[in-house]
Amino acid sequence: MSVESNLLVVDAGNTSIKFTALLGGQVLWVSRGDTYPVDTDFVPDVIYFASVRSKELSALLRADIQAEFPQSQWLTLKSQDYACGVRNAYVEPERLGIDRWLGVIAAHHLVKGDVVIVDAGTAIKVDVVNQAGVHLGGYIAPGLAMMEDALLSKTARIRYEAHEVVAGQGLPNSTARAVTEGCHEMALGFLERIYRRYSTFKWVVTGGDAQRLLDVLGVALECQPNLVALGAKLVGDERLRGDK
Ligand SMILES: Nc1ncnc2c1ncn2[C@@H]1O[C@H](COP(=O)(O)OP(=O)(O)O)[C@@H](O)[C@H]1O
Ligand SMILES: CC(C)(COP(=O)(O)O)[C@@H](O)C(=O)NCCC(=O)O
Ligand SMILES: [K+]
Repeated sequence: MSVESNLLVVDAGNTSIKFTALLGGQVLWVSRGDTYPVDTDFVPDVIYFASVRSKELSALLRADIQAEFPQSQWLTLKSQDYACGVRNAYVEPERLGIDRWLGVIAAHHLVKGDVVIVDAGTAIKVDVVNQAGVHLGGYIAPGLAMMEDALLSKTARIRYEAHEVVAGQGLPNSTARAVTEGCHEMALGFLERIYRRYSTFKWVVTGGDAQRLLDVLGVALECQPNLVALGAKLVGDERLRGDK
């Protein structure tokens, strides 16, 4: 792929799909939704596809995108034991979520040191990779919406309207605040425990809930909203070079 090719990265998470258009490694635009954006005349030369959805849903999404761009070269990215200078910690490397794998690789190349990656999405993922590019492993915990949904779906009386979710002072004094702030505290407690063990590492955060969650963490961290897409470019470009 030439440096000046139009690249589309499709990052299909369990909540939303992120479509990222790149030219020469620069991000032109990002669209988050369930279908490819209609308000663009961008035609990708190459498409890198990274999906954590089921095989069936991923195949349907692939068919939709390839129908839109039949001429584009297609690469489905999978987690591997080694890529772009990074060694996967998993005993079964292919079972590591591709979003985690790409985030780890991008963070290793961006930070060039010991780094903790927090990806706050449907689930909250934390991965640790050292400056030598060795992925040490990581955690998966429920995302904020998932925690709230669990409380709503498993109880009879935890019910509240969106307008009741307000920022308050002191301990929560409503169902809405008790739930939303309780879930925040759960996630922050999880992250603070990890920070106590890895406070000397650089912290890089991404994912739809990163801003909402991490502003209050009080940790020096680097926000990288396009981390997974950047990792996809590194891995996909290496694969295409290797296929030459
Ligand atoms: N436009 C949006 N659409 C969906 N979720 C969004 C949006 N903006 C922010 N979010 C937040 O991001 C979360 C999803 O984050 P994301 O990283 O896209 O998840 P995933 O990669 O698991 O699909 C949602 O739970 C929501 O709180
Ligand atoms: C943990 C995840 C579901 C997170 O996906 P997301 O929150 O982006 O929807 C995904 O990384 C995944 O399917 N992982 C496979 C299991 C593992 O990583 O061990
Ligand atoms: K994700």
